[in-house]
Amino acid sequence: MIFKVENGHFYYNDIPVLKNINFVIEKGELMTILGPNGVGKTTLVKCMLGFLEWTKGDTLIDDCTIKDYSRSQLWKRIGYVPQMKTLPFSYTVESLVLMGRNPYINFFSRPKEEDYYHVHKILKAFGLEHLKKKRINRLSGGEIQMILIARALVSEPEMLILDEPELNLDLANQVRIFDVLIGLVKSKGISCIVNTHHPMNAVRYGQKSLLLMKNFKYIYGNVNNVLNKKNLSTTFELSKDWFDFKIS
Ligand SMILES: Nc1ncnc2c1ncn2[C@@H]1O[C@H](COP(=O)(O)OP(=O)(O)OP(=O)(O)O)[C@@H](O)[C@H]1O
Repeated sequence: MIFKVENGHFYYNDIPVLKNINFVIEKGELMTILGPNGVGKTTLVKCMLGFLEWTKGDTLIDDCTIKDYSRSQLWKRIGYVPQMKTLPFSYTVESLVLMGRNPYINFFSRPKEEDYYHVHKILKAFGLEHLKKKRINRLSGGEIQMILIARALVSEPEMLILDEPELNLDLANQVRIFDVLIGLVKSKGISCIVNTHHPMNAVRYGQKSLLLMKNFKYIYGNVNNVLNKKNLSTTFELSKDWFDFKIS
């Protein structure tokens, strides 16, 4: 899959948030989106997936506008992992992951044996089968994030889009999540877009990065060209020395 945003502009009523966004992700690439609070990262994710309509510009999948895809066609090809804070907490793990099979389940029918097969296969692959009857509100943050990724993968998509997957996770769980993602990128050629607040994770795991800055500016390209001291210190209004941080 080739996923592109071309000339993306977005206004909330009359207030501009994003202007002239352009990027492309190809098969097997991981791109991170970074930027200060309130700059428009979540808005960008919502626009690129069609949850919000671009005021101007478009999202293209294999050169076709996203508007030509039905929701079920789209969710067969793209898995979306929303922020944890928007979760329906009363669900069991099994029923939450099963929701990821919705693109394959007719509105008037019930899940089939094949749908449960895929749910159990992904839970097993993630070592989470023992949790299947547990309610989401009884799980740790790391477990919930893995379940959300499992839900996005159960439709066997070509691309994953994740909105702040490290939210509330300790360092070890952040590493686990990114190791899972990079494993999928390398072994299955899945492409990933990750909205993150952590330059360290972006530099360590991403090939590309899109750094959103104030006043509708952004820098996009190879991670090493984008996430350098100069660009990060300008974007986050920190001194360059701050990025010399090392642990001996
Ligand atoms: N529904 C809305 N209506 C009007 N303005 C909104 C709405 N949602 C967000 N905004 C504004 O749009 C801007 C971008 O918000 P967005 O949530 O995309 O930022 P963000 O970069 O994801 O922030 P954070 O890092 O804090 O999660 C902010 O100024 C925010 O106040």
